[in-house]
Amino acid sequence: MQHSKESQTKRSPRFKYSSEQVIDKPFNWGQIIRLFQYMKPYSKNLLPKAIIAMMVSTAVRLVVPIFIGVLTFDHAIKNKDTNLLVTLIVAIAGLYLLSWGANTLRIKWMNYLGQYVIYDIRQHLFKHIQRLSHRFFDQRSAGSILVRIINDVNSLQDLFTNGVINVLMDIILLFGIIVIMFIYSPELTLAIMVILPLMFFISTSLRKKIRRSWQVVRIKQAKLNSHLNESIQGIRVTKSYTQEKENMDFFNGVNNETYDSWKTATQQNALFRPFVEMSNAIGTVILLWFGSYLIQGEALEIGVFVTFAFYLGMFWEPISRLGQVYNQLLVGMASSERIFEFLDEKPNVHEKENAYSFSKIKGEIQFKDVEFSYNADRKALNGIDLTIQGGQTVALVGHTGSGKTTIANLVSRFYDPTAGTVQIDGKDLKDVNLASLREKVSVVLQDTFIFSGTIKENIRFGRPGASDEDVKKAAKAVGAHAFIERLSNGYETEVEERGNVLSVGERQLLSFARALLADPDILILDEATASIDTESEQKIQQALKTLLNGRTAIIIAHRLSTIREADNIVVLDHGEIMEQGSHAELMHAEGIYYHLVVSQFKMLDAI
Ligand SMILES: Nc1ncnc2c1ncn2[C@@H]1O[C@H](COP(=O)(O)OP(=O)(O)OP(=O)(O)O)[C@@H](O)[C@H]1O
Repeated sequence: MQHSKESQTKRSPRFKYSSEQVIDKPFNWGQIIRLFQYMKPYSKNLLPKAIIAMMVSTAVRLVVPIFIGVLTFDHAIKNKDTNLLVTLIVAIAGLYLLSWGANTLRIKWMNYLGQYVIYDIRQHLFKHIQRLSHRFFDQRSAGSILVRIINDVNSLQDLFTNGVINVLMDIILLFGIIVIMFIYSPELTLAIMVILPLMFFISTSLRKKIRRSWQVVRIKQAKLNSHLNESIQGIRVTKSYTQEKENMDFFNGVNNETYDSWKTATQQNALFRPFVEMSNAIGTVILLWFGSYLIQGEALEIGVFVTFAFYLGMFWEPISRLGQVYNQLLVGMASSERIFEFLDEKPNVHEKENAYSFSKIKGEIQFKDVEFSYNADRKALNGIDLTIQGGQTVALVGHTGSGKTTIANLVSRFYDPTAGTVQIDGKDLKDVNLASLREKVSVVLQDTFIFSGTIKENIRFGRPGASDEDVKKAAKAVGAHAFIERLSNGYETEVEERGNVLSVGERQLLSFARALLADPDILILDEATASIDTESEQKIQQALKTLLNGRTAIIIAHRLSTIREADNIVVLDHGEIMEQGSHAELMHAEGIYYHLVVSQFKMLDAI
């Protein structure tokens, strides 16, 4: 292992991950109760079964020392009662068997319960995250979301598989041992217990240290995961800027930090076992010394002494485990806090209870005095009044950052306007059922997302029930069929996540086919033709005519040649509409559009 301290100090300022602090908060019962609600579905079956199995095995563990010590020594052996001795030996063997069976079942049922609960939490979290609005994803990296769904949920596993039932078992065991010991010999019990407060104090502080160390380990692992995720996603950019060494140095640093934190935690953990053994040894010394003194004075039977020796062996185990469960609870609290933070996040785009469902629409879009801000300090749109008739093709034009994509985002209701209303067919989108809206509106983005699967499945994403024939028809209509046929397996060719084996233009053609298959009433093409060469673009223009036919379309294009035929061209600047009209009208007006067109022609001439 390369363990260079230097690499840790020479850290690039480029990589910054939200520093998740070691949480040292007071115990939060509310949160624990909320977490335990996830066990509710199993409270009628698995949980009671596991509790009964635990009770049986605990009861057996508690009575066996009495059978061995008091009954065998003080009754059978002392009275030379062979029959009783044989009966006792058989009974003890039976009890051990019963305890083994009950324990096996307890572990099995608790493991099931733990796995089911983790499954449910992960399912709930993913379902919720899918419902959240764009704004949530704007503010967080994919890596940080992954860490919560994977690491934080995993760290609850121990709590649910071991923690819950073990607490009950250990409390019963401890309480039972103390009561039974007290009944048989209060003075010997008190003598053994004399070191208990000190041991408890040392064990608690040691546990606290250990818990903090494991928290640090988890934080370092989360950081490692985030960095890995970012590194792999950005590997092409890293390579093209030859940043591999810097990236490696940072990775080395995070990896070393993870290793160091793990080393510290395991070293501290290793202190705990000897501590438990030492407590046991001190207890045994007291038992031997004070017990033999009591036996000599005939104040204690030898069988009770043997029983005590057994109990002493069992005594420190639950204490040490209880400390462990307390730690698991604290870890669970820290993780659940992060999980609940996501679960409590409300979608910024709300759906009303009796929201209106679109069935057939004309596709008339209206912006009425719309304002929108992504952040409080800056308006992305300001005073937008715009009417797009059903079936019209409208082009949005303007400098980069002028608000074109934002208009498209509001039509799909990925965000709500800060002021004013956006309507489709006269219905305020805030009153409309989101699924019915998004069935009517398709968006084709420049950065097309291709999912892992076949080409056919990727096109079918637009309409999952579509037949193979329909898929082919859509691909042919947008001119994607030819390149698909050239692929090794045609429509069945597997493409990996993000479709890296396809060119940008090919990915766009796929997304066109996807949109055509979805057959939306409103189609938004965001920079959709920007990455296609001129020859393909002509084909696409042709395909677009079919694609746009009979629908309302909003086209966002930097290449002005692609939008000449639009019914209306809307020119935006700094989030405001500066002018609008047909190509001819705007050229005649010699305003912003005219200058944009002229400058593009000049650029082309220069080439
Ligand atoms: N998710 C976001 N969070 C915060 N600000 C954003 C976000 N998306 C866009 N913006 C800002 O809003 C403004 C309008 O952006 P928009 O994407 O609508 O521009 P655009 O005209 O489509 O630009 P381009 O032609 O470069 O795609 C820009 O100033 C941009 O920085």
